[in-house]
Amino acid sequence: MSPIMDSSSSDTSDVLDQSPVSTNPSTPPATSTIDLPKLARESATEILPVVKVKNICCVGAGYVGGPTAAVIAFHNPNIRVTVVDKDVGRIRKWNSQHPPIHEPGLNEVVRVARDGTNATKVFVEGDFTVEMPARKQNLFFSTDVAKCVSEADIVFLSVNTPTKMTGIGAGAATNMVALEGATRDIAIAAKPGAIIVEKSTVPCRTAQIVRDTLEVHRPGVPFEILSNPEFLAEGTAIKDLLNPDRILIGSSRTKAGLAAAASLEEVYSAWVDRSRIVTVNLWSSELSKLVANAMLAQRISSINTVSAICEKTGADVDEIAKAIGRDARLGSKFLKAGLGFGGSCFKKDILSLVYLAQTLNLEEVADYWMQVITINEFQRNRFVKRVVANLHGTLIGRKISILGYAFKKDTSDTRESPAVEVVKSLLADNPSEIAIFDPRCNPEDVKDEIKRLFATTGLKLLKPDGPIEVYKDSYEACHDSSAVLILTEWDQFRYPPLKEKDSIFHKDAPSTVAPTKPTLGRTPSELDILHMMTSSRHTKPSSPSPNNSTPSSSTPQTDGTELAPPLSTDPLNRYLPEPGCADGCRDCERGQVEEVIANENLEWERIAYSMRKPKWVFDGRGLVDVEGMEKLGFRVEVIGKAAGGSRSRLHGFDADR
Ligand SMILES: NC(=O)c1ccc[n+]([C@@H]2O[C@H](COP(=O)([O-])OP(=O)(O)OC[C@H]3O[C@@H](n4cnc5c(N)ncnc54)[C@H](O)[C@@H]3O)[C@@H](O)[C@H]2O)c1
Ligand SMILES: O=c1ccn([C@@H]2O[C@H](COP(=O)(O)OP(=O)(O)O[C@H]3O[C@H](CO)[C@@H](O)[C@H](O)[C@H]3O)[C@@H](O)[C@H]2O)c(=O)[nH]1
Repeated sequence: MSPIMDSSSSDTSDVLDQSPVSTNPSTPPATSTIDLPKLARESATEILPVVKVKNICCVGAGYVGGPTAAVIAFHNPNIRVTVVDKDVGRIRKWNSQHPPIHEPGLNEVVRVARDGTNATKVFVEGDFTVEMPARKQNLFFSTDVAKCVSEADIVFLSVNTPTKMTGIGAGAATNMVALEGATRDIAIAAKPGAIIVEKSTVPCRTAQIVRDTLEVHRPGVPFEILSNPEFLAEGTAIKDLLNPDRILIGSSRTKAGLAAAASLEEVYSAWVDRSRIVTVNLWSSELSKLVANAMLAQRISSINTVSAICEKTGADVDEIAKAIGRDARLGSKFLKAGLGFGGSCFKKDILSLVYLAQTLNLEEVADYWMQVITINEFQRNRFVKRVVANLHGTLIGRKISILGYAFKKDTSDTRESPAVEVVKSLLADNPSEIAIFDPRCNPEDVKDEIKRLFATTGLKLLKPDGPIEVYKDSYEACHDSSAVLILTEWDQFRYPPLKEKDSIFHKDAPSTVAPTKPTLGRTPSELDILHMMTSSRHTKPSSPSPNNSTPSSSTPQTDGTELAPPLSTDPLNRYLPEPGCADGCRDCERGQVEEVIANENLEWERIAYSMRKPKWVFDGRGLVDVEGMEKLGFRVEVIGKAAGGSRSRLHGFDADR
């Protein structure tokens, strides 16, 4: 029986007050000062038993659907989780050795849940032998949308909701085509009583559209709709999903709505403490997501306005961020000045908020939020102007190198990347070459994207016809260059370099659920095991791994040196074999040596050696120490620091004025 399919499931009388949630879009839902989370749990469990969810289907196998489903499956071994997508290529990748997106920790989580594991015994140094049971696979990827939806107790809607580009509301409103299409497919296939969860970011009151669509296709069939927006950030998706600040669940305030919310809460409570699960009404939940993104982006624009002041006064934006971030009311996060925010979310979600305000005739509110985007564009333009001004106003005959093409570190996502806009602006000044390197973006994918982005212009921009070349080697990209531009905050580009990063499955931050057993007890949690697997310092495998695919010996390099062998990916011999890849898989072609190179810190000394004088570095992400770099022979300009590097401090010279 599905979670709300008992005798009272069709009872929609309001358990909190006598005013049911309005179905009229122009009437706001009733507000309440009642402790909704508490009541939701109590009422739901009193009136409708929360039936154990056995089958979840996630529609949309993208940056959100894939990782979210993987973590739900990882922590709920008894729930069958299937991610469906109509994009055959994407599903094929999820079923291969290379998930279609790069996220630290994703492969480990996917391998455990998608492939299942061996039972293993391991000796933990200084402790004892831990026995780890085998587990069956419970994460699946499929293109059979109708079949997988029809079997699910809970269906997540995790499809794309970009900005509408034509027609009424173009450039601001949300394009609902994918969401509507997926909702229609779900409406036709879902079993009666299924819970439909909006995971996608949607305009406020979208649940009403979902409800109407269900009613059109399946009149009279009971379905409950929840809003459960996702707050993960790319590059830290797995860390964020494993340790969420909060899980937000919006539901209608009926018995059935509250029971559905409680069913979803059960799924999350496998690893998230219930105190972190916030339940609100549907419209608050939908709107909270837009507001959270708008306010995060607003902080970035705020600090970026300060960076412009710093460059002209000699104040240092990082010092200011440090100083103000100590104020507990302000907090230290999202105060890193840079090239401005990119990515598929911030701009489109602010635009969605702006559009909402406009449609509500709140022009001042719309203008206020629009300014966050205006400042973002101002910041990017300022940076390019600074580059061109320092190169005496012309790029003709010069090679300009770009380090970082992804919109932020630790992801290969290039959607709305600041780098794309910078490249467009640089092109206008006719450099002889724009050389692009990103440690995680496959050069062929970047080239494909550039072709697509400029397709309408008819211009051939890629070498040999045009000035753009994409490199898989950072040193080649910077060779003979007049200026290196750091556009993505990859740690690999820092100077001085960072020390080693911690495992994201670190045992000190294993889960938000209070541990009921010792962290390394005889029945360790899945997270304990992943921590052990990813930190070989703590573990010693009981026997050599038959399935370990990483090379065990060092790799000879063309310059005669040897790369150290990569750390074993399966020190506990737990993984089962991965599925094979299709012929011509680009990621296989990239190979393991390139994987090692992608993780290596840049040797700035080597770059200095091969650049053209005066060896300009324009740091758009505040990653390098100016004086240290100057000692290597570079001339450095950093966002938010006085123009002219340490020269300005010595001579009062300001190149930007
Ligand atoms: N990317 C993020 O970091 C992030 C974080 C939080 C929330 N969100 C929100 O989550 C949603 C999804 O974002 P994303 O980045 O994962 O998008 P995405 O484009 O990476 O993935 C969406 C997937 O949905 C598939 N799809 C579309 N219509 C379909 C249908 N009818 N049936 C089956 N599959 C269909 C597409 O083929 C695509 O693979 C958006 O609303 C976004 O705003 C994104
Ligand atoms: O102090 C900062 C922090 C971020 N950025 C930039 O801002 C952009 C967005 O970064 P981030 O928010 O970390 O990544 P997203 O994946 O876009 O995540 C945002 O958008 C998601 C999609 O809605 C939300 O789920 C997340 O909570 C929200 O952080 C990137 O270009 C960053 O380089 C800065 O310039 N300075």
